[in-house]
Amino acid sequence: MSIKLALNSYGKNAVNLSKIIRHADYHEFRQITVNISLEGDFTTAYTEGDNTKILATDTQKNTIYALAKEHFTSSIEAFGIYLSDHFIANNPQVTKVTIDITEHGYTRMAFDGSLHPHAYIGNGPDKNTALIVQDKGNITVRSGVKDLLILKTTDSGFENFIRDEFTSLKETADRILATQCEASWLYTSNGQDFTACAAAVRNTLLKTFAFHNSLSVQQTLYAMGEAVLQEHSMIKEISLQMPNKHHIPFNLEQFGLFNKNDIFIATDEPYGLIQGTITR
Ligand SMILES: O=c1[nH]c(=O)c2[nH]c(=O)[nH]c2[nH]1
Repeated sequence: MSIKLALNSYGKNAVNLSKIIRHADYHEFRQITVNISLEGDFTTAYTEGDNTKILATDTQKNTIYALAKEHFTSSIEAFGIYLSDHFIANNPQVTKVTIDITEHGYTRMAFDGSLHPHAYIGNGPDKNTALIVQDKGNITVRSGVKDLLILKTTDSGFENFIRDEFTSLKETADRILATQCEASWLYTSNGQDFTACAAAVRNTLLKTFAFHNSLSVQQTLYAMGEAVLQEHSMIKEISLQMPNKHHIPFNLEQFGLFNKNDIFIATDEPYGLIQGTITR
């Protein structure tokens, strides 16, 4: 029996970088986390300890900071593409680069209708993401959003599901629907205004969630993906992950009180996880 190395990759995770762009009358602030991973001709590094083709992960990290000085000026997607081009162009032993960027958004504070020149407030839990994969001359860009915490207090039910000997869940036509949505989408081409596109997709996701009369998380997930494909012709496919953040009616009868569907126990675990990809 011969034993050999199969799939392998290496790189640096959690490269946390922030940047100030100083304009004459205000400062721009950006903060990102970059994960980089390389694949290629690295077998002997694993099997023989031969590091001659290894671009140290420390060097990868340094390269990200150094290139950010001149080249992180617009979208996280554009910076990711620049980084992946750099690693491919300078390392013939590398056949595939994956750059995964999460932006921690900040917005300038506003007082009396005017923006403060250099004070920012964090945007909240949701973050924009970009995943760039460059492989044999092919580059794919996925933009996304994660930790989008959304909730509605009605217009959601869950009925007509299987009842077997282990079913205890009650049917409901009126429940809280809450999720921490993660979405990522693929473009038909890479010449987009990525930042504007991400903002527009986020808005479509929120609007569809809010106005949808939900029979299940599954149905709402599909409706959200379908609306993104209908409203944004530059997107060819979207994947959504929607954990069901359960709010379960609390038993008040034990205290002689009636729960008018208004007191719940919010549970973190276990949670339902609903996932789907919607494509053209
Ligand atoms: O929208 C839902 N989908 C399910 O598949 C499911 N399962 C469950 O227990 N509650 C829910 N809710």
